[in-house]
Amino acid sequence: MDSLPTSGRLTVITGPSGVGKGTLVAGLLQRHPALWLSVSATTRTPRPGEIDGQHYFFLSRPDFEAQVAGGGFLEWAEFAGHLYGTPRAPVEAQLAQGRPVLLEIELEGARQVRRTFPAAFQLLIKPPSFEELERRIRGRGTDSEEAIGRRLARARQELTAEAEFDAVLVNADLDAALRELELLLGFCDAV
Ligand SMILES: Nc1ncnc2c1ncn2[C@@H]1O[C@H](COP(=O)(O)OP(=O)(O)OP(=O)(O)O)[C@@H](O)[C@H]1O
Ligand SMILES: Nc1nc2c(ncn2[C@@H]2O[C@H](COP(=O)(O)O)[C@@H](O)[C@H]2O)c(=O)[nH]1
Repeated sequence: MDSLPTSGRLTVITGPSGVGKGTLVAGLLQRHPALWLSVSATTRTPRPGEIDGQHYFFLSRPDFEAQVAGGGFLEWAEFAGHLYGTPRAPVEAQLAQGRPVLLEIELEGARQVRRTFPAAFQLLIKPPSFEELERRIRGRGTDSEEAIGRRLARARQELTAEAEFDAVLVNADLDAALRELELLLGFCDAV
């Protein structure tokens, strides 16, 4: 592994559901284990294989709302009928220790982080086409037809926000996108 160029820096990775954020981030963490990925809280139910505390903290809506009221989230938003939020304390602790932190969140949350952490690096991941995005969401096989419809409708909105971001990456070929992601995050010897 190369040396860490982004110590203590906050990076926000946003993009439509199914574009491949999670896949890219998993590849990045495998190559650069010193990066720290925030585990979000959500009110949606776990997908098969998802583990509480590892993929998400799965909360009831009242418990999530209590955390909102107590200021426990760095940001939070409603997405496709469910609530999602970034627990504040662990992110602040990791940044204070000088560790580079990744948030993988949707657009409204990214906008909130832009206000509270203006120095954060904000990256938008785009699909090569809308048709390919739909193929990926369907191919994942995790969402109902209704959920797919909601996610695609939201994707259309999110893809209009390109100008708000520090960088935009098209996830067409996975290996090429991963290399580009490394370069954007400052892993200079990634190529
Ligand atoms: N470059 C790529 N080419 C083809 N398929 C891809 C590529 N990147 C990711 N995928 C596939 O697309 C699907 C969606 O990917 P993934 O779950 O990582 O998306 P996501 O953006 O994290 O979605 P969500 O925000 O809903 O969690 C997965 O089946 C994944 O294997
Ligand atoms: N604003 C936030 N968005 C989040 C957070 N954690 C995940 N997400 C985003 O939600 C959608 C849907 O995720 P899924 O796992 O149900 O497919 C996706 O865009 C995620 O990036 C969060 O803490 N805050």
